[in-house]
Amino acid sequence: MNTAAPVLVVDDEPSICWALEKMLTQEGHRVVTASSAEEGLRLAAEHRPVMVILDVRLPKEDGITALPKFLSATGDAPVIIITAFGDLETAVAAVKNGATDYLTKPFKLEDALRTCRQALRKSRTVAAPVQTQPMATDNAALVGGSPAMQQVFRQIALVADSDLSVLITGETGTGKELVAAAIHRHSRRADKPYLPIAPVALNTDLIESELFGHIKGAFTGAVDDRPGLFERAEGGTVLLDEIGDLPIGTQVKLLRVLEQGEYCRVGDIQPRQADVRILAATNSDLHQAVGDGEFREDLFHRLSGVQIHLPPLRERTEDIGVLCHHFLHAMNYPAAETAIDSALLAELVKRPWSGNVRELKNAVGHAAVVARGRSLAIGDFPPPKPGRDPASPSTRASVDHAVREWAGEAIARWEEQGEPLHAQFLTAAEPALLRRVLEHTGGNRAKAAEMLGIHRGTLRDRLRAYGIDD
Ligand SMILES: Nc1ncnc2c1ncn2[C@@H]1O[C@H](COP(=O)(O)OP(=O)(O)OP(=O)(O)O)[C@@H](O)[C@H]1O
Repeated sequence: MNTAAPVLVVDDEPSICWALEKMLTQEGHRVVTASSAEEGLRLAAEHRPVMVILDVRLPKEDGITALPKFLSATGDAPVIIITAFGDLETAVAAVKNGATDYLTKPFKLEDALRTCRQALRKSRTVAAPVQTQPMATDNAALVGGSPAMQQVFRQIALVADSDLSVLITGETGTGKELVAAAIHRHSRRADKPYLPIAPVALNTDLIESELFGHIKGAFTGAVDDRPGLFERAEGGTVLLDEIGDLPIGTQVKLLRVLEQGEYCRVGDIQPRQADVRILAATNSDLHQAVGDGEFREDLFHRLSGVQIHLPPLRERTEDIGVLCHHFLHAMNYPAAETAIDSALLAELVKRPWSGNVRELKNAVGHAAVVARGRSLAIGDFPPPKPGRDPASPSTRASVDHAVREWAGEAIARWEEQGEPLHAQFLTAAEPALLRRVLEHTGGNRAKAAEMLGIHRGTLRDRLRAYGIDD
């Protein structure tokens, strides 16, 4: 009989308790379950579990409020919070109240398993619970219900309170700057300055002076001493936007700030200390830039310890409705909730949105002006911008990112199962290509085979192998 301390699952949905119990039992854990926080706390005191999995929405006391009690009842065992819908504020509240990690329903069991394993491995160094920040103002709020955005919220919550550098990647207009601001807002530096800067907007000579400041006479026009960004942001956070455009010489100096917390004003030899958290954002492929010798590999590794990727809007079209409502609300549009009906939403979802959320926000603003208070119609929106060139650097960057993510997991599986990676990759990627091309040809296989550059028979065999019924 397994007498080890159990894992405690607290959820009022029997199916979730059942699935988690089965999964954890297979991992060799004993599991006890409860359907309310009150019952869970009683079991926690009785069994001293090694880990708690706690639902947010429970019949009486909710999971976030009960979380500190579970921590004290278990002597700070790791707690994983689960919720049906996570917004950024819930994710941050959970982590700030001491949760080790966060899962959003519906979750895949393999993700839950990975999270549980990590939580059990992690040594607990939980800071005392901190008051959560007030709700963000509408303009700064980051919204989205897609699994991809839920993952972004979770990542923000997990890194916010540390001093780690974070590399935020994604195409233009996907919300990178908003993510940086949210990390700052939810960090312990929140009452100190947050200064975003885009080196690309500056003359190359001015960049170092802008970042590190200068002393009088350092160069023509330096008529007096001037503090730079790192000094002005003392104690706070800086966002280096478009980090890929930083000149290589400046990259060395930035690395020094990251590694030793030290820099010199231009023209000065006296090192100064910087107490600043550095966030960086890019919409270009930094890997490629490293390969091309345009970006220092050491700086890339130093910056990308934590990476948050924002997928393009066309890959998370579930967010379009929520975003439209959010933008209409923010401009106090009459009946914002019902101003976009499902037929209009279906039209909007089809658009390429190459300018991502920024383009959507502008389009909604435009439509709201044209519609002047009535429900919106497709004719109120500006015409769609053309889609993207599949060979463009930003498309390549997002494909590259997705493939690297996939490859990381496949390599881990290979270590266990030894299944050849190339065959696995084709099986993972090819069905989407075939489906998309067939969609385009309206199911015409001859045309699809011609476009794909493969024989019709080969196409037929592949479709059969993947169980694709066009
Ligand atoms: N998830 C979101 N929720 C609400 N607003 C969003 C979201 N994502 C982006 N926006 C809005 O879209 C606009 C563009 O966002 P942001 O400037 O953060 O994008 P970016 O990725 O930094 O773009 P760029 O690479 O061009 O600098 C902003 O007005 C921002 O408020």
